[in-house]
Amino acid sequence: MSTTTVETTNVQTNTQKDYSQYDYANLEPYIHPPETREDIPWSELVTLDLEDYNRPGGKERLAKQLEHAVHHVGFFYVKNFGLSPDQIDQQFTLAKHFFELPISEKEKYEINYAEADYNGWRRPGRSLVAGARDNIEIFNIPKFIDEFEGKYDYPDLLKAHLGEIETFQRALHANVVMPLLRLFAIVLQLPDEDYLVKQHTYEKKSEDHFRYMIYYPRTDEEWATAKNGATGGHTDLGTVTLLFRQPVAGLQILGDDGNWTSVQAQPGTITVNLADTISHLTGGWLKSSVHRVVAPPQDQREFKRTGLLYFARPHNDAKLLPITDSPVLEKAGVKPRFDRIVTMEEWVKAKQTLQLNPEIAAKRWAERGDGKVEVLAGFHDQKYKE
Ligand SMILES: O=C(O)CCC(=O)C(=O)O
Ligand SMILES: [Fe+2]
Repeated sequence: MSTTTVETTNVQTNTQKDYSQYDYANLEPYIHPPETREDIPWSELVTLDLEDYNRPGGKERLAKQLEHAVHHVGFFYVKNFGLSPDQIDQQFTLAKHFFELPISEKEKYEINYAEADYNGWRRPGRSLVAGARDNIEIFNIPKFIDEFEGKYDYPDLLKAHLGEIETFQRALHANVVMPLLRLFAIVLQLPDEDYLVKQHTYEKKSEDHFRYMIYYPRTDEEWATAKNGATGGHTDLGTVTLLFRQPVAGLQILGDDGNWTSVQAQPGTITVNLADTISHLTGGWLKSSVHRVVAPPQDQREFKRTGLLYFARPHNDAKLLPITDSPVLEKAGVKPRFDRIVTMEEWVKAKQTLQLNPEIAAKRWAERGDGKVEVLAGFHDQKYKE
């Protein structure tokens, strides 16, 4: 691996405001950048209308619509999930203002990496990937449950809005994650529609988190050094990932045919992707989709790319074994993906360690030489090239 480092002057463009005078109630609203005019190959993804969920026969209709997407594609959109455009805009606004806080303020909330934790602030430029410093800054917010009470602190800006953040996060869990888990259960023909729901209750300890994320613009030279993001293919580690409308193109999905296509910003939708854990629980039958974020098209390169995401995960004590009473999985003859019983807690720690330390992962990949790295107990991740 190349050890060249590049200057990352673009990474932090703070205007150092005087936050003692800050009015936390009247924040200047976030404005999304305009969509690209370039003609790029977009992914064709189905959209689930969650309003249909409670109508007679709705769940069955939605499950039917999902069958192909969850087994072959791993990505789809949902709409009508019970959060207003104003509520969503407000979260983008909080993200914008959080990232504009001075570094001296944000670093008080820095992630405790030594514990393989990931809640809190992650500064940009932490890791060297493909010879270039990353351009990603993150703030991760855990579930609002007793287990985490007092463990994490927040800047005054977010403290003033924690109630809204909690409402938003709980709504995502209740209105999106729970219905999707029931739809997966229907697809899997499980006798208990709540089988997966019971492994994902909000009140029990799990590592779900809500994320504010920003990708800073890079110069063409910086993008070239970073191979335009082409080597960033990965699968997410949890159950499902929810991504709010992102007009700055860059997110790409690896199709069954080996081609990458780009995810388009559809108004009023959340993009959902299946992740590793739901794949482990189904012996790989539900597809944890490989995706990456590449350099935006030229007409969007100048914009910061602000993201709002929710990562849903099972309880820490969940055992990641294939579900036994699914006729679908039985017919497919799926096998466990680990060579011993692995819990969610172990899985999070193992995969998170690799994700937080791409240098360690790259070194392990290079040592093996077959493009794979063992994450845990005989389960391997693939390193994706161009
Ligand atoms: O920002 C995006 O479009 C996707 C980010 C992503 O893949 C991730 O954070 O795992
Ligand atoms: Fe991802």
